[in-house]
Amino acid sequence: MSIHSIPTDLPLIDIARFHAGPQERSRFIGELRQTLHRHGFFYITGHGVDPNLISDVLSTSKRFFALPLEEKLKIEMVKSPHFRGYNRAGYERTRGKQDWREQLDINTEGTPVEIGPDTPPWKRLIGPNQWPDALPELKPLLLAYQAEVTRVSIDVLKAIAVALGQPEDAFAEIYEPQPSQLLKIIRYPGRDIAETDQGVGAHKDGGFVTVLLQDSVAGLQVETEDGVWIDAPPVPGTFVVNTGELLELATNGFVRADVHGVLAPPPGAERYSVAFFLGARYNATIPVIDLPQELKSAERGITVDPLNPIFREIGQNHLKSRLRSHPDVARAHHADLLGTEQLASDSLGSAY
Ligand SMILES: O=C(O)CCC(=O)C(=O)O
Ligand SMILES: [Fe+2]
Repeated sequence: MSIHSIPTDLPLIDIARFHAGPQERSRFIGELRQTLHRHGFFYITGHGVDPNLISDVLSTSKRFFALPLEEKLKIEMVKSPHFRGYNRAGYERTRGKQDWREQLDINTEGTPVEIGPDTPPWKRLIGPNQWPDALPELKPLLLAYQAEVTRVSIDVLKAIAVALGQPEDAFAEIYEPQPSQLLKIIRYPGRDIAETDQGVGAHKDGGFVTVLLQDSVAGLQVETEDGVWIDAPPVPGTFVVNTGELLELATNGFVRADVHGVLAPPPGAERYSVAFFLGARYNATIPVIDLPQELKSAERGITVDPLNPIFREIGQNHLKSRLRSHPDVARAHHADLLGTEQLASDSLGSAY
C-alpha cells in the first residue's frame, strides 16, 4: 500500500520493513527519520497483531459499554486510588473542560504499595485493575491485547532509536523491566447527548508512544506543524501511532508531539476506540538523546508550558496527569496532594 491510498495526509509506515534485510531496513530508517521530524502522527501496518484479537477487543468493548450503568459503576474509577476503572462521559477533563466519552482504564496489573509519609507519591499509581463481573471475558482479552500493543510500541520505539542514529536499545531503561501500560477502551456518544462537540479536548499525549485502534467512525483530528487541523480517519488493518511529550523532551524537540483532539460524533452515531499509551517505568528519569550533528541542527527545542510543567521523573509526571484529568479520584484518595506542586494550574493538559 502506498501512502496515497489512505484518506489522509498523514504518512503510512510498514513497520515490518524494520525487520527486513539490511538494504530495506536502511531505506525504511531513512524514511522514518524524515517522517518523524515532520509528523508526530502516522499510521502503521505490518504490526503483526492478530486481526481476530483486534475484532474481539472491539466487539467485547462494545458489549462492555452496553452493560447496564449500574454494572459499569461497580468498577467506577473513583473506587480505585490507582486510577483504574470506568468513567462516565463528562467525568474526565482536558484543559479543565469536560470530555464527552465514557471509558474503562486499565494499566499494568500490580499489587498496591503501602503508602507512608516518605513514600514517593507516584507509588500510589501501582495496583490492581478493576474488571466487570458481568463480562468475565473482557479481562483476558484486554490483557492479551495490552501485551501485543506493548510489543508493537517497543518495536516502534526501537525503530525510532535507530532513525535517530542511536543503538536499537537506546530507550531500554524506560521499558525494562516494566513500562507503564495504560490502556483505555473508549466510547464517544453522539453529540445530542453531549451538548458539546468535545469528545476529547486538544492535548498532547504525555507518554512516549501511543498506539490507537479506531473502529469505523471518524473524529480524530491532528494539528500539523503549520497549524492546520487534519483528519486521521480509521483505516482498516492499521493503527494510528503518535509520539508523546516524553519523546519530544528526550530528543529536544526533533521528534514532534502533535496536538490532537476528538470531535464527538453526530447525533445518533457513536464512536469506539482503544488507546494504548506506552509510558516509562515510573522510577526512570527521561533519557536525553545526544543526536548526531546532522539531526541536532534540526532540533526545535521543546515548548515547555510553564503552566503544565513536565517533570523529568516519570512517575511524578504520570501522577500529575492523572490527578488533573480525574479530579474526583484526586479528591477521594489523594486530597493530601492537592494544592502541592503535583497539580499546577491547568493549561494544555494531556487527556490521561
Ligand atoms: O479516541 C481517539 O481516537 C483518541 C483519544 C486520545 O487522543 C487520547 O485518549 O489521548
Ligand atoms: Fe491523545
